[in-house]
Amino acid sequence: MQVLLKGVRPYGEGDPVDVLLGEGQILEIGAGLAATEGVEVIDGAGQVLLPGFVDMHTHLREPGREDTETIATGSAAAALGGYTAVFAMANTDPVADNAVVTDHVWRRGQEVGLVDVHPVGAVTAGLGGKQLAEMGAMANGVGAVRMFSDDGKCVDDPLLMRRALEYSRGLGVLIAQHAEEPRLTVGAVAHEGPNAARLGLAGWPRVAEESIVVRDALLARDAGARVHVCHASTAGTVELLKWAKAQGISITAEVTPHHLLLDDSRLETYDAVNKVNPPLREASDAQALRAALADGTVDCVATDHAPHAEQDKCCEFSVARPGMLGLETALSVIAETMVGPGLLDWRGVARVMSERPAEIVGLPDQGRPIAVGEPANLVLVDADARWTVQAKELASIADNTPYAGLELPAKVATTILRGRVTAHEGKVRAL
Ligand SMILES: NC(=O)N[C@@H](CC(=O)O)C(=O)O
Ligand SMILES: [Zn+2]
Ligand SMILES: [Zn+2]
Repeated sequence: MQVLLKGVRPYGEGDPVDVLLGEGQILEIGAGLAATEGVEVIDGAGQVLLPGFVDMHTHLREPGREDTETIATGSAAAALGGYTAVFAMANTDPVADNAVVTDHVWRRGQEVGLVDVHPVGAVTAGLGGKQLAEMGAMANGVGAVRMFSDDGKCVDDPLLMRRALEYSRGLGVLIAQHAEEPRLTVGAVAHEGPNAARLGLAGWPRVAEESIVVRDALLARDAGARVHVCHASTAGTVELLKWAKAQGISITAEVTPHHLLLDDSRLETYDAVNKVNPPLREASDAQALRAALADGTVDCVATDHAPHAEQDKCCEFSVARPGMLGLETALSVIAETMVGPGLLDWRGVARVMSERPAEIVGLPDQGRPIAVGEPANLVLVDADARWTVQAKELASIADNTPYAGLELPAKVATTILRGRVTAHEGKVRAL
């Protein structure tokens, strides 16, 4: 079936145009295109047309914790958030450290059909940090794993990380590191600083992240490999990325919406909805991360969407699980932190939420230009909308959004995967 988008503005630039989609592609772009019979017309008057978003970092809790999120519910959240591809992290139960699990994740995602769910493979067996997982078998499976990460845990053994990087180079895949030196974060639950000290919370110092970022940059240099930094959270990490990139080291990094918007002043209430790894830092870190995302030092936005059950969140701060929802609010938080203040225009949003992540991870059909003949993986954004986040209205099973009750700008109106509408006006369209 063909779809005709009426009156949309690609990248928020120029005069409105009509865009005709069919056979999974962009067929025509022009003014006053007429709808023939059987064509679904979507009124996009005043809306911004962007390439569909790509999330390099999401946690769908299947297999293992389907009480908090499944591939189906997480896919719905992704489609409603404007995503056409997501990378599902390996810290499931069982761990995605073999092709049986990674192939299942890919197949299940395709069955649901709302977003391409690419499996991330574990770097080490069982996330144990002791021996490498069967990266080759996962890369060559149906799931075609192209990114490996022990996310949730750091590959802290430098020899193992070195081997993983060397191996990744041969396979042409990406290693993404959760940068946390575990010896520096024993018992840590909050950013180490005046707020945590006053509240009596054990501190997670910036150096725990930064020491691994610089170590991995040097290991990647020596291995001639690429390394990707998950959820960069400190101003110091930004400085190290600048330094490493200036040396020609193949390092890339992502930042989460929550590290751009929130800071550790939120911990005051002891509400564990604000507990996350790495922890919310200081306002000065958030400012440095915004500037780094604007100038390209930090390459892209990734949600680190991390659903958790109520009983794992509504408890003592020190024992609550870290992580927060992100898929359905990411675009709005980027509009609030980056577009509103003039740090990024909509073309810049396309770069950090779609083009760069697709490039980094090597997805040939995502993050493409909006042009005739290109794949129709697209999102329409109502840039002038304002909405108030309600946890219960989100598609995720879990409710752990830190933005509940917060009014945010910009809303995803329509998401399109290979020419098929997957989400429209707040509702998903199942296959
Ligand atoms: N970000 C988090 O606080 N939690 C993630 C793991 C991770 O991303 O490190 C999770 O799986 O819940
Ligand atoms: Zn992590
Ligand atoms: Zn994560």
